[in-house]
Amino acid sequence: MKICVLPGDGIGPEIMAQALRVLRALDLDFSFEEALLGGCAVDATGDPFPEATRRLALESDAVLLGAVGGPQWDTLPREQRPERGLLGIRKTLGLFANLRPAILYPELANASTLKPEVVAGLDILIVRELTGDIYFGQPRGIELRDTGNGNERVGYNTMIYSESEIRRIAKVAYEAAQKRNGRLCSVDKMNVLECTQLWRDIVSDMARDYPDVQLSHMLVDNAAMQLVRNPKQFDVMVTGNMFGDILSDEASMLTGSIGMLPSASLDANNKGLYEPSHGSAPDIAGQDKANPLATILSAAMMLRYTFAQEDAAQRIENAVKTVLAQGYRTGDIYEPGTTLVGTRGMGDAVLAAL
Ligand SMILES: NC(=O)c1ccc[n+]([C@@H]2O[C@H](COP(=O)([O-])OP(=O)(O)OC[C@H]3O[C@@H](n4cnc5c(N)ncnc54)[C@H](O)[C@@H]3O)[C@@H](O)[C@H]2O)c1
Ligand SMILES: CC(C)[C@H](C(=O)O)[C@@H](O)C(=O)O
Ligand SMILES: [Mg+2]
Repeated sequence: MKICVLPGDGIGPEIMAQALRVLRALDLDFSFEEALLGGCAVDATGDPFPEATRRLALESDAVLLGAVGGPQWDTLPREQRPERGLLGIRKTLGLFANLRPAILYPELANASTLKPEVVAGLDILIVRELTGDIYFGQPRGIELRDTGNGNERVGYNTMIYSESEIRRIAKVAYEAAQKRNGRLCSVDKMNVLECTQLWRDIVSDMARDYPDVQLSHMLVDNAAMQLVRNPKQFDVMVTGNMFGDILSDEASMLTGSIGMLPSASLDANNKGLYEPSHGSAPDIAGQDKANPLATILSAAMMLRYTFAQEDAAQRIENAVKTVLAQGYRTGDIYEPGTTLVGTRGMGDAVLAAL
C-alpha cells in the first residue's frame, strides 16, 4: 500500500508528523513517499504542483495531505499560488467527492459553540462536490471593460455544473444516506442561480431511484442558519464546491474546532486524497500548538475508504475517543480542568492509547 505524503505548509508538517507516527504504529504494510505541494513546492521549484508530485500521486494508492498556503505566497501570480497546487491535484486525480463528517465527541460538548443539548450526538456528513463549480468554471479573470462608468477593471468567475457532474456527486450522497439514517438534504441557491436550478432538478429526478432516502432541499442561506439553530435535523447534506467549502467550516465549530474535522476526497473508485478540512494556520505554525486530530482522523478515513481496513480505521478512531476521555486537549479545544498538550503531546497520547 503506497501512500504519497504531502506535508505542505504552515502547520502541515507538524500535524503530518503525528499522523505518520500513528499509521506506522499500526504495523500495516505501508510504504510512504514524500513530495512537495503548495508554497514549499513553489519555493523549491516555482510550481505549486510539480511534475514529480503529479507522478508520485498518480502511481500511489492514496495521498495524505497536511495543508497548503500562507500569506507569503498571496501576492504571487495566481498560477503560482499554493491553492492552485491543491486544486490541481484534486482535478488531476479526479477527486470529485469530498466527504466531510462533522461528529461531536461527547467529551467536547462544552467546546462546541452551541449549547450541549443542541449538539449532543451530532453526526452529519457533508458531501461537497470538489472538481467543478465556480472554482473551475471558465471564463474567469480580471480585465478592463467599459462598464458605463468608463473603462475600469472587472473581476469575474463562472459558476457552472454539467448534468453528469451533478449526477455523480448526487449518487455518492444518496448512497451515503442509504448507509446512514436515510435522510438527504440538498443545498442550493435555485431562487437566484440557474446553475443550482439544474442541480435541484437533477437531484430531484434521481429521488425515484432511491425510494428509501428521504430527500429535502434547502437554500444555502437558510442552511447556514439551520446549521447553528438545529444541526441535528441534518443527516447527509450534499452541495456544490463553494457552498460546501463554507458550510463545512461552519459545521466544524459545532464539533468544537476546525482542528477536529477530517476529510476524504474520492474518485469513482475510492482512490483518494485525505486531508484535514482546515488550512495551514499560519498564525500558530511552528509553535507546537496545532490540533493534529483532524489529520489523524483523515488517516483513519484513508484506511476505511481506500484500503478497506475498517478495523484499523476504528482502532485510530477509538484511540482518539480515549485521549479525549483522558482529558488531553490542544489549545483550540481546551477548557479548564483538562490537560493542555501540544501537537506532539497529542500525538504521544494517541500512540499510547493505540
Ligand atoms: N486544504 C488546505 O490546504 C487549506 C484549507 C483551508 C485554507 N488553506 C489555506 O491556509 C491558509 C490560512 O487560511 P485561513 O487562516 O483562512 O484558515 P485556517 O483553517 O488555516 O485557519 C483558521 C483559524 O483556525 C485555526 N486552526 C486551523 N487549523 C487548526 C488546527 N489544526 N488546530 C488549531 N487551530 C487551527 C487557525 O489557527 C486560525 O485561527 C490560506 O493560505 C488558505 O488558502 C488551505
Ligand atoms: C485552500 C482552498 C483552495 C480549499 C478549498 O476552498 O477547497 C480549502 O478551503 C478547503 O476547504 O480545502
Ligand atoms: Mg475550506
